[in-house]
Amino acid sequence: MVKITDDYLNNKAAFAKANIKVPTYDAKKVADKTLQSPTWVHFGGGNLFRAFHASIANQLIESGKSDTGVIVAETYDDGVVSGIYGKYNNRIVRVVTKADGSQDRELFAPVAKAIYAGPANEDASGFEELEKIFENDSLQVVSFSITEKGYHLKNGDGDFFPPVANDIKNGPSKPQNNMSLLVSLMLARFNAGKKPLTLMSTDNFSQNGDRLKDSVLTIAKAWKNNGFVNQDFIDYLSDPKQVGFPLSMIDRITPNPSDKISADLAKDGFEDAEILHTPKHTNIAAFTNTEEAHYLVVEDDFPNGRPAFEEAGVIMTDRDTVNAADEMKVTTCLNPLHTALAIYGSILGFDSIASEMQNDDLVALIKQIGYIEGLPVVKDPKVINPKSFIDELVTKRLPNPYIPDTPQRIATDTSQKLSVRYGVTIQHYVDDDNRDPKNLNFIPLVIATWLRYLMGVNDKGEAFTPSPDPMYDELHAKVDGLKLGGDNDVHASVKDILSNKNIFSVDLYQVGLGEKVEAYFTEELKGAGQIEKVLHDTLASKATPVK
Ligand SMILES: NC(=O)c1ccc[n+]([C@@H]2O[C@H](COP(=O)([O-])OP(=O)(O)OC[C@H]3O[C@@H](n4cnc5c(N)ncnc54)[C@H](O)[C@@H]3O)[C@@H](O)[C@H]2O)c1
Ligand SMILES: O=P(O)(O)OC[C@@H](O)[C@@H](O)[C@H](O)[C@H](O)CO
Repeated sequence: MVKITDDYLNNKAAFAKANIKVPTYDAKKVADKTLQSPTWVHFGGGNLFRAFHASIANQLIESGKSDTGVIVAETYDDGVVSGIYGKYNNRIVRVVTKADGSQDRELFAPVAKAIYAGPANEDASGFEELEKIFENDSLQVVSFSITEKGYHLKNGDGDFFPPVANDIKNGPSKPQNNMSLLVSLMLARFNAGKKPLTLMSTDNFSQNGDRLKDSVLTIAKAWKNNGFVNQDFIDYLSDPKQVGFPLSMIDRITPNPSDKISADLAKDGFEDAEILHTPKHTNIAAFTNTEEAHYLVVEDDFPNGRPAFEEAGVIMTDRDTVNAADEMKVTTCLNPLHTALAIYGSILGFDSIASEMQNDDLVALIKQIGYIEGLPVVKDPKVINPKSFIDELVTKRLPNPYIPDTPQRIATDTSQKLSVRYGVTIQHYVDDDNRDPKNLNFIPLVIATWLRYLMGVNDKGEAFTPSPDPMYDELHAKVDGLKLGGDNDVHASVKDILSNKNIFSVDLYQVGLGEKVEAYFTEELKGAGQIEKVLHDTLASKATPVK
């Protein structure tokens, strides 16, 4: 048996018995150097970070390109820090699940420390520790994978969320919201001598760096209006030579830790295979499971220098290229297909993405969304060919039965993702004189099926548990009164949802799609089994052959 905290340098054989490759570097030395001269802080130490960013840091240390690792900061889920990083000496076992059923297992130890810096009025120690780190000359990059909702400051009515409003009123000393906490840390860096830095979002939405910059500046400007900071600080944050906000595209399907992989590891003698489900809904373990394919494309915008990311396979390029790569992945060629499978899979009772890929109609649906509706309006990023990207996704990645991904994971926070997943493509149809959004069929069908999903009733007519979503209760209340097979006033129930620009980034009625979505939804409400039937019939009548 081997524990993740065992001495891997002197006990390599025990790890080898569990088929786990170990680092050749001394984790303690790397941690000491990192804490002395920090270069990289990462906010949101969830599964993507553990599978992807940590692997980049690990490769750079292994290859001698860097002698420092990463400091993890958590502002949301204290369970992640105490239950995982603290418990397992900040180590990670990454399992790559390959299409032939084999697994590559590797121990990573580049994380020097994980710091919980939640609302500072509860316990300010983490915040103060991060302030010291941010004051350091050596700090080059702060990266983020904090989910889409981590950047949001306002609710659907355009009002600041209460913690943000409190932070704006109370100033930088005791931030509660994670974005205000970040601005407070930037203020510490500014006050320490206006030191340059890059804030790099690696979350799944278009122009993620711009969104991060917008949230940071919104807080900073509100503090200026309330007299807490001066114009110099706003100028510092706004000056690209001082603070970089690069765009990025990140792609690696990283499911929540799976019971199957946990059992495989335990069978091979790995003692720390249990999975933690935190009260805040993070599913995390000493191990993380991920796929083989991966892409990270980053705008090269690092005013204080950066780790040699390109040596670990990261594509470092210009802004337009990243923007095109990101739109290609997030709005057209991957995430819209994923979200369609998430909604359909949840309501049809699937528990794995790979099994959905055995269903001809679901495969046909995502091909229509990807190849027919999305691809024609996507800009070619050149560094990755969009058609080849969808081909690889549909023929290799999604059907891989060893990737333990579930529609329920991907359905998490759907309300926060629809504007990016479908809104951008709809907008391209609006903007192009030669196209008409009314000609879209399958994107509106998925939106209609999401309305059915919001009822919390599956295709058999039975209640099911939808995935966590910050808007679920509010949206569910609007469709809760609708009955399968009943005489429903669909328009009255859904008009506020379909016209909500916060959800879709467009008013679906204004672009001519609201009525179409309502019509599909009305058909789906006719009774049990209608989700499958409407999909099948729509494919039969509206699908375009895919070449
Ligand atoms: N998992 C993937 O396949 C994948 C691939 C590409 C990009 N991403 C991006 O990475 C994000 C995280 O994915 P993951 O697999 O690590 O998820 P995860 O659930 O494993 O971890 C989420 C992390 O974000 C933090 N977080 C959640 N809500 C927050 C909030 N409101 N404010 C601050 N921090 C918050 C959590 O504490 C946790 O550290 C995704 O939302 C997506 O934008 C994920
Ligand atoms: O991570 P989210 O929540 O934005 O979206 C869920 C999945 O579609 C996503 O995590 C994919 O697995 C990922 O985008 C693949 O690179």
